[in-house]
Amino acid sequence: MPEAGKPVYKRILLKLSGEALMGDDAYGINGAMLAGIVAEIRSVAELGVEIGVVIGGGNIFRGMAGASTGMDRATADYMGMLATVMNGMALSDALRQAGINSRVQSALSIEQVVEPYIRGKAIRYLEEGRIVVFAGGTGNPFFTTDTAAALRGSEIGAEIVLKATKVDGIYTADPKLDPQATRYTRISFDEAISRNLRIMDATAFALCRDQRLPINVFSIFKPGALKRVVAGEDEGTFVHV
Ligand SMILES: Nc1ncnc2c1ncn2[C@@H]1O[C@H](COP(=O)(O)OP(=O)(O)OP(=O)(O)O)[C@@H](O)[C@H]1O
Ligand SMILES: O=c1ccn([C@@H]2O[C@H](COP(=O)(O)O)[C@@H](O)[C@H]2O)c(=O)[nH]1
Repeated sequence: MPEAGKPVYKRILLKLSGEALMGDDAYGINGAMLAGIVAEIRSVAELGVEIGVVIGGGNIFRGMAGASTGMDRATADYMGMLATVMNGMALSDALRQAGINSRVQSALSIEQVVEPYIRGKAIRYLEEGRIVVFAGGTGNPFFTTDTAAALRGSEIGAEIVLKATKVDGIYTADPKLDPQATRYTRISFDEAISRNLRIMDATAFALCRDQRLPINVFSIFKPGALKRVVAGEDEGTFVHV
């Protein structure tokens, strides 16, 4: 039984929705939303939890959207990855303004702007108590930042991937399209994959399953939810082997 309010994880990989950064805006980064996310991250960093963050790009550009207008898919995906670099820089700057030490590492090489991803260095930063923001997704087209979260989470030895998104867990169907959908408290990887639940792509689910790395999906809009997940409380949906 976890002690109330105490973290049950020493190192986590937080996947932050790019689209959530828009807040109520139609596009881009909403300052108030970003400040709110920083406050949530701070509440967990203060507990001594080591935090790696993978950030999405859906508030700026998604490869699929570009491809649907006739753009070459790989080109569009690289644009999406660049969008995640901008989000990563904005998050790191907001953390700095709040007095929290962070580093951005990018899977795409843009060395004038951010450090390249170097696993050993990232782990050292985490051990030093810095937050590491992993930008640029996996660095490869045809993937998503959910898969990047599964990948980086596995590489840094995180004990769990926390997907902070716009819905409060995994439902039997997309709750934005089906009002009858009901939320799972817990679900196995095999069931999530076989039911084709589109909250995350199957590649991300499969990698976490194979690495025995659990996932907790929760709402980034719910104050205190991140801290409750880290304290091992029931929040959102827990995905297990
Ligand atoms: N079975 C499901 N349960 C819950 N949400 C689902 C399900 N199927 C689809 N969704 C949708 O998935 C969305 C979250 O995934 P999406 O890829 O859009 O966002 P994200 O990964 O949080 O953000 P971004 O891609 O911008 O980084 C939810 O807003 C929800 O509408
Ligand atoms: O490894 C990756 C990660 C992302 N992309 C592209 O970036 C956008 C934004 O990422 P989201 O996961 O949708 O937030 C995505 O739509 C892809 O186009 C990628 O190619 N490879």
